[in-house]
Amino acid sequence: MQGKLVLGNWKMNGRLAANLALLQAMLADADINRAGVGIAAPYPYLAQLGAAFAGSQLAVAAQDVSRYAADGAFTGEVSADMLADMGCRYVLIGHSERRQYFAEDDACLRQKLQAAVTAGLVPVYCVGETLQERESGRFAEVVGEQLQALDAISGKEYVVAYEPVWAIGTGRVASIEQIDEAHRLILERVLQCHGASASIRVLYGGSVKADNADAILSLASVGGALVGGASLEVKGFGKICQSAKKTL
Ligand SMILES: O=C(CO)COP(=O)(O)O
Repeated sequence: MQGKLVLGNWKMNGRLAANLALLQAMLADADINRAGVGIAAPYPYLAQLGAAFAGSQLAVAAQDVSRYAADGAFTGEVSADMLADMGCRYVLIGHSERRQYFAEDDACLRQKLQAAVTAGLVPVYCVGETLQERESGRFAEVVGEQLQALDAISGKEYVVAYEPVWAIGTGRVASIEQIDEAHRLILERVLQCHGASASIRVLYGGSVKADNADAILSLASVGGALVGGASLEVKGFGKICQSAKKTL
């Protein structure tokens, strides 16, 4: 069985000097510096990550990608080919912050998924319901609809991240039962869509911290973690990576 994957999502944080100190500390930590761990950094810092991680097994990830695949007149956009050229292995697609603040819809996310796979990147497709959707009992329907965009790619390696919107940056983590239920549902839908041949992991994201990582990552339905705030400091991130390592 493939090991669990831990991806840090720095979101819109970081500066060259602070990144350097953090990356050096990560490289010096044996729980972090190994295969199955990566960092999704803002575009301007991808080259810095690539240089820092050269010769290590740590993966470089981007937080977004253009829906437009071909080079051309798309001012401000960054293509999937460019990310591959920069040494990225993973790219986050459809993070709830992108859906919410940048109105990314199903059609846009399908294009991004296609562009990523065509460029040889592994998409990390993010899904998750809002608090209102959960409280009105629409969780399975909403997540099921979001997963339909995966029809755009076929039989390739990809990652799904289940991030309930109400658990992101709030300190309010979903219960172990809620996480397991959601992950089983996603795995079932993915299997229906792409069959057993697909190599899929479902990561959990939303207030993953040093003190809850063991419980979350020990679930068989959880293929890893997508970590926001806790990936900005080495101690907590190291502990989360250690929890993932225990499951190897
Ligand atoms: O959005 C997230 C990762 O993509 C989760 O963020 P937090 O871990 O800060 O809740």
